[in-house]
Amino acid sequence: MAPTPTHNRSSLPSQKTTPQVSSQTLSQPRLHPALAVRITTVLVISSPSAAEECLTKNDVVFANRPQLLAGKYLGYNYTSLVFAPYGDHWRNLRRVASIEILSSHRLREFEPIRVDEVRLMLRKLYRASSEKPTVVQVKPMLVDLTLNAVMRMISGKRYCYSKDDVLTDEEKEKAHRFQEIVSEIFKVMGATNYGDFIPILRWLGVSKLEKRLMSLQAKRDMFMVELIEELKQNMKGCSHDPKQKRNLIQMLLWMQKSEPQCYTDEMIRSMMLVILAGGTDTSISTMEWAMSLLLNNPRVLKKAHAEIQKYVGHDRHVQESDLSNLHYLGCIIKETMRMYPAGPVLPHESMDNCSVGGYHVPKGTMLLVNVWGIQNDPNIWGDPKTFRPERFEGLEGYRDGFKLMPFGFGRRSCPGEGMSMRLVGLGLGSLIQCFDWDRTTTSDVDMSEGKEGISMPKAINLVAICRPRPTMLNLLTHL
Ligand code: HEM
Repeated sequence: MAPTPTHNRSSLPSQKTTPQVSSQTLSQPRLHPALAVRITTVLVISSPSAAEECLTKNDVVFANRPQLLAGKYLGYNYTSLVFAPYGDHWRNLRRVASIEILSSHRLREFEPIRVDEVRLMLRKLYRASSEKPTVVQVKPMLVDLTLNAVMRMISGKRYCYSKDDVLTDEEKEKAHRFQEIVSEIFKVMGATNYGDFIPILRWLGVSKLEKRLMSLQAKRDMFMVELIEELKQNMKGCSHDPKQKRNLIQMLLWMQKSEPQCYTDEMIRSMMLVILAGGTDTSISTMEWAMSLLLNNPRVLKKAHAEIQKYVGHDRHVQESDLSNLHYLGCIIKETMRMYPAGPVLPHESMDNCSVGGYHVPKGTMLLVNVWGIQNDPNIWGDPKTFRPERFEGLEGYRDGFKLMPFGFGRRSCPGEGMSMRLVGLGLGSLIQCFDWDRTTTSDVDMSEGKEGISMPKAINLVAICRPRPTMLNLLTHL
């Protein structure tokens, strides 16, 4: 998912203000143009119709991204898909990502990896809670699930282990390095850099954040170069059997042989970065918010479990193919993403003069689509602060007239929607099917939002009591 300039949505204009498109353009900037250029051209979009216009208008050309400092260091050296400006290079990356990596065909090929990682998570949980109900830290478990599933898909390797795993020193060192890099990526991608808005600050020298980004970039590049090199070595002497299942790097390396100009090492690193940066934190935080909401709403949790009992039962585990029958579970995920979207503010930039919601938008204006605002607007949603998955029952259209846009829309919309819906659905469905969940205290789980990170994380990580469901013991003991 894309970086957002800030999570502090409360600093954005309120939904109740009219007009719904709120321009922060100063009519007569008296500042030096270099200072004025950014702060005078930010447009916050807070209505579904203006969001639709902003995200879909082709003739006036949207879809560039503000040149955030994080983008410069995290993506521009490869011009990774997330950060690439709209153009031929971006189109090529997006095509490769959509067809070679995130198409339904590829997602089906990688299903066994997701299933395996979900089972490993269930086994770990079962071992911890089989004797007596246990208090578990939910987020680290979801981090391991998601990072391992994604890294196995990318490289065939796992990098998050439990304390029972026996590892070589080299494996330990690599796992440590990987986890450090990933957690730093999540933190800096969400950090606000004032130089993005007030350009003169950029000339005052390298900031603390910039130094942090440079060091991260060096570590990350070294890690990815080593990994690609290792896989290249493993492939030496192997014949290419297209039927054989391969990980993403191997697939791209095979393509490199026939089209070296297109599938360069740099583009392979860019793809890895896209999936790691866009596809992990977003799914993790969505699952953590969903579990927190379920613990605060036992009625919903009970109803979700009853649905799983009806369509899956307790003689087998939930599978991805069950998700199309588990409508209520789907509604829970939608309602979670409505209340806590992983991309609360979508930053875009006009590539030409155009108009949105009746406003003249000059070329180079930063357009912030306030997805959180729209999805929690009491004028658009009845009782928006209440977690009520039923509001989506029988509603086919996902976006429902641009009222719900957790994956964005249009040319820059999220290409990983299919993958995340599978992982989040399978992960949540399995946790609900196999375990009973409770809060650790009588008060509600704290639902405040944290400040650091790209995907609107929880301020306080979820801790919950878990015990295996007696009906599932037969399956759990055989994991
Ligand atoms: C719950 C999970 C996820 C959510 C809520 C989410 C949300 C988003 C949002 C809101 C955007 C920006 C759209 C815009 O600016 O208009 C985005 C972009 C993107 N996402 Fe996701 N995402 C998720 C998972 C994933 C996954 C699993 C992947 C890849 C494996 C992924 C890859 C990307 C990429 C590459 C972009 C940039 C697309 C472009 O600029 O053309 N995302 N995502």
